[in-house]
Amino acid sequence: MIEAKNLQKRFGPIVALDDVNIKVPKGLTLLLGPNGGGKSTFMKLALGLYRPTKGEIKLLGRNPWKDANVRKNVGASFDPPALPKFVSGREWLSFLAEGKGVDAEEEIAKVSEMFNLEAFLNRRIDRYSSGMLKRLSIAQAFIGDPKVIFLDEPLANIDFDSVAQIVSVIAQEKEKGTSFVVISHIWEPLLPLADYAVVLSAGRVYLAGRAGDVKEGLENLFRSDKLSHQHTRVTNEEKQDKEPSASNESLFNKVPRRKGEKSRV
Ligand SMILES: Nc1ncnc2c1ncn2[C@@H]1O[C@H](COP(=O)(O)OP(=O)(O)OP(=O)(O)O)[C@@H](O)[C@H]1O
Repeated sequence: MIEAKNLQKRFGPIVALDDVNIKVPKGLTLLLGPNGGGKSTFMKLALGLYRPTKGEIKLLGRNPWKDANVRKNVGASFDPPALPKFVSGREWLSFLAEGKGVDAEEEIAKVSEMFNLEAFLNRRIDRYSSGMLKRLSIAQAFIGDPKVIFLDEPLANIDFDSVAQIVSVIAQEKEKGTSFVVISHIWEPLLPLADYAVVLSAGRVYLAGRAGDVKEGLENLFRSDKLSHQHTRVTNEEKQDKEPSASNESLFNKVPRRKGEKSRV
């Protein structure tokens, strides 16, 4: 579904992603890793919002930077939510539906029910609470029944019941055949739905594999008492399904490299 080859993205001297080789299959993929690991950058490259500095990335077999049509099959929610301030939620969703060439009224009714938007849909977005912003931002990703939905931190800033509701909507849509790439520091509620998992750290693929195979590795990696004892990396496709192994280097001590600096992964 997503294929990256020797993918690099630099922002000036910051190497946000470096030599990323990965094949993300259909289904639900968890994209995990420490702050600054490169997750959002990977998502924006896959969406065609950023152009790779080197290498390539394909989404549904196409180059998302060059082929705007591929974006019609995709929905995305950003963190922090990327929303206009001075229009209502309804106006914003209507604008997105029209851009995708789908029936706005029908789509708004659908996502409004999915994410309980009705009570604030006609309110101006700059008057939303952070939870309302999050709900609207997630809802926008589902407009037009996309084949692939990217969600950046869908479970942040929402209450306990809403976590369960959002996980359940993701489960239902996945059941219908929609694929998901979910970036989430709160990933445990999503693990039962995950088919694949990728950990990016300091711009490199640190761990990747089928969720069932890497489950234990993930739990060890992100459990706070184990953080300083885990180190796993997978740098090419052949190694993708490998179980993590332990060493003394911490995933969370890594920071993105600057241009010219040697990799510490
Ligand atoms: N537009 C940008 N301009 C300059 N640097 C950027 C930009 N976007 C990301 N970076 C840098 O690239 C690196 C990777 O950032 P990215 O947002 O992809 O990480 P992340 O894994 O999503 O982090 P987090 O979990 O904190 O959201 C960071 O060092 C960040 O400061």
